[in-house]
Amino acid sequence: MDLLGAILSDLRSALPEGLNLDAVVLRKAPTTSQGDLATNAALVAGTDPAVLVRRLSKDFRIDRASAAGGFVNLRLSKAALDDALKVAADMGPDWGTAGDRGEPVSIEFASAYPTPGLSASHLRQAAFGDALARTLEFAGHAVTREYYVGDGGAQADTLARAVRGVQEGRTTDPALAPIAADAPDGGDDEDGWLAPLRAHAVRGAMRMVRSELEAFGVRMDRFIFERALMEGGAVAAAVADLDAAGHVRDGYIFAADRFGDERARPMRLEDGRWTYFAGDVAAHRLRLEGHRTLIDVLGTDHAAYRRRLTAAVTALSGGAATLDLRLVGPADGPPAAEILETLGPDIARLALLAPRAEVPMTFDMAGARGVAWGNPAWRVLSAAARLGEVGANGGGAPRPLALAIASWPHVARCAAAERNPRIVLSHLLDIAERSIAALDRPEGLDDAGRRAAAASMAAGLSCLGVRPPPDLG
Ligand SMILES: NC(=[NH2+])NCCC[C@H](N)C(=O)O
Repeated sequence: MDLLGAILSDLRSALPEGLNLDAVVLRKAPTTSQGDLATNAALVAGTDPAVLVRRLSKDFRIDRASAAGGFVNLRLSKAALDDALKVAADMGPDWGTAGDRGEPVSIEFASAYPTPGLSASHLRQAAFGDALARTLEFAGHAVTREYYVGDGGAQADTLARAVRGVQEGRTTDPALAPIAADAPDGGDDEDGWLAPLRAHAVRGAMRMVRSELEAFGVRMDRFIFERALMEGGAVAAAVADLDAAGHVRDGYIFAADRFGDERARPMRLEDGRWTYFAGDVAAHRLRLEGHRTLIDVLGTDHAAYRRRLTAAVTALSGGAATLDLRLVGPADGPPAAEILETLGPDIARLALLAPRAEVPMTFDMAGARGVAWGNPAWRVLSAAARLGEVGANGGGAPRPLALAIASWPHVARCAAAERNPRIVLSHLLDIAERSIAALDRPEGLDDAGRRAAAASMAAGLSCLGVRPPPDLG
């Protein structure tokens, strides 16, 4: 039951046809003094707000509509709010889910090079990617979580050489010690030892990465290995596909410039080896089997890579598929293992998701553990815990809280459509604040209101991959 979504589609249908209405929004007003909701529909459509006001005034879900400049403010009817709260309380953590009606999505995230353990930055990408995946699932999409293992190039050789150093006692590295311990010997000749040691080191490193992802609550559906694509013929097949479609020059140069990139991109080096980009072309081609919607969550250091990847997906799919690149800024902080050990996965997720995704962050371990209103993890989790306590008090949900609860299905839909899980976190902070205000009144919050708020909280936490406190329902 998406109350705001339903009102919004009525609004859209009241506007003149043939306009681009993508920018039309219906949002919860920051305070309820001017109405509960506000829309820019008349502004976007360039129509007289009075027309919308007249139409909305006839809607049984709306008590009052008024124009404010070009904006229109609305006040919901008590019956509509009560109804939404009842459904929320009944649905619990499923409040706001959509049945499966979205297209399947393939999302790649957290794809660190094989390395013994993730960095804070990759953990941040994991928090963002997995929360986005869950938010899309909540909105009805089937989601495939993908990890691209860059084991085909120089980094994997470097890893193997580092392990060799530990193996021979030339260096020490506690992170590599367990990998070196059972590494194959392979003899003295690098041509003999490099390949088997590399394979061993990649396996060992990926075991560590997997177990950290698991501890974080991330379950990948598929690991795509660059080397396997290159050596197993998938890269050659992808290049042949592009060639057959007429997008390859001189046998190995992809005409990315035809698809909005600044220049053509080589897929093969002088010495005959495939380029890093060629591996990615094959990986995206694989992901296009069964998906027309691809999302890559990459570090902001990949910004320059955007055009050529997008060009490849357009060319491979004949324009039928889209690639959405979401860039996540670096996190300066201790390794993922230390963050997870100190904070646990739930607080770590909330702390990593709090800053805007593209902005670099300094991970503040002490701040994430702090009991402070300014700590989003504490604010959300402590409010969630309080909502789990059954009280015998009798006050109904105050209007701002009722409104936040009723808006959740629409907020969840917007977060999925905008591919921004931080919208969910903002909503949870809002629910937390308004719930605490309601519970702190002398009359407290009655059980129906408490259950509806708890439902909203539990549903939002599930989108972020944060486990609810035990009693939240
Ligand atoms: N399909 C891709 N190229 N994914 C990005 C890989 C990111 C790279 N391995 C890193 O650690 O930064």
